[in-house]
Amino acid sequence: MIRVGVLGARGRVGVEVCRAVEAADDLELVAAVDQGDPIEGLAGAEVVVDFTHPDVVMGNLEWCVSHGIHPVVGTTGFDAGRLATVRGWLDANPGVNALIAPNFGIAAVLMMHFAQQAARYFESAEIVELHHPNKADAPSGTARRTAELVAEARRKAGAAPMPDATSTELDGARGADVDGVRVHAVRLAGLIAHQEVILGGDGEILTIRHDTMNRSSFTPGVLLGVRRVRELPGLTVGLEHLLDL
Ligand SMILES: NC(=O)C1=CN([C@@H]2O[C@H](COP(=O)(O)OP(=O)(O)OC[C@H]3O[C@@H](n4cnc5c(N)ncnc54)[C@H](OP(=O)(O)O)[C@@H]3O)[C@@H](O)[C@H]2O)C=CC1
Ligand SMILES: O=C(O)C1=N[C@H](C(=O)O)C[C@H](O)C1
Repeated sequence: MIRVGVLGARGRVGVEVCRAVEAADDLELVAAVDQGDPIEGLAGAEVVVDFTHPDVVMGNLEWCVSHGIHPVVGTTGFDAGRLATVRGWLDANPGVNALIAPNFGIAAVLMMHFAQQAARYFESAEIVELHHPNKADAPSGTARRTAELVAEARRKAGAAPMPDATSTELDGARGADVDGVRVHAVRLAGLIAHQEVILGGDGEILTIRHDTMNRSSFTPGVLLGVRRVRELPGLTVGLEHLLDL
């Protein structure tokens, strides 16, 4: 049995994670911690799953790593600087590993992978992410990561800059520039989490779309991370590394 704690246990995703851990024969839910609960409640856990908020996740991670607990993190808001800080904590605590993934949905990971593969064949690529209006961050962690993967693939292929003759624009009309890739964020009642990667060339458009229909879709990926994190040395970023893509 792996002893598992959940941070953000009463949140939209945390509730689903707690349910999935409790239903698994090889996992034991030893702590369910949310806003206002003492973090020390996690002390008996071997692995802690974090689905909280970008503003608090770094403090949670530091506490887990310094207490010898392996974090599996779904909370977004990680940039290169934050990842470097986490690597520093792990270096100072040998034997503790961490998995951080902007999306634990298997289909979402495939969508990102396919976008990365397709990127070098097209002149243009833009990303539209669409989420529920209670989401804290924009653009989504998934969209940011997809843009980085697309940009990296284009750089490796020596792709020319994307054509864009815009010289007059309202602020925000062309979205956010993430590593040279435009990312547009929609916040709309009725949505959960969705993303389109639109790739354009001469007379052809390829659209790669992913739709999250419920939040239990994240739990198979989370449980995979919980089961594997103890054997993944140091910091792993992205669920794709556990999927043999
Ligand atoms: N990687 C992935 O696959 C996915 C990632 N996410 C990300 O996960 C995060 C959470 O999303 P979601 O579940 O929708 O958000 P919610 O707001 O529904 O849940 C977050 C929960 O964490 C609680 N919380 C806040 N601060 C702390 C703290 N310091 N300690 C413990 N609990 C705390 C919140 O309490 P309160 O409301 O009182 O502040 C809330 O109950 C976001 O960053 C989101 O982008 C979401 C879906 C999938
Ligand atoms: O906040 C959400 O809901 C989601 N957050 C993650 C992100 O920012 O990419 C994953 C998914 O899009 C749902």
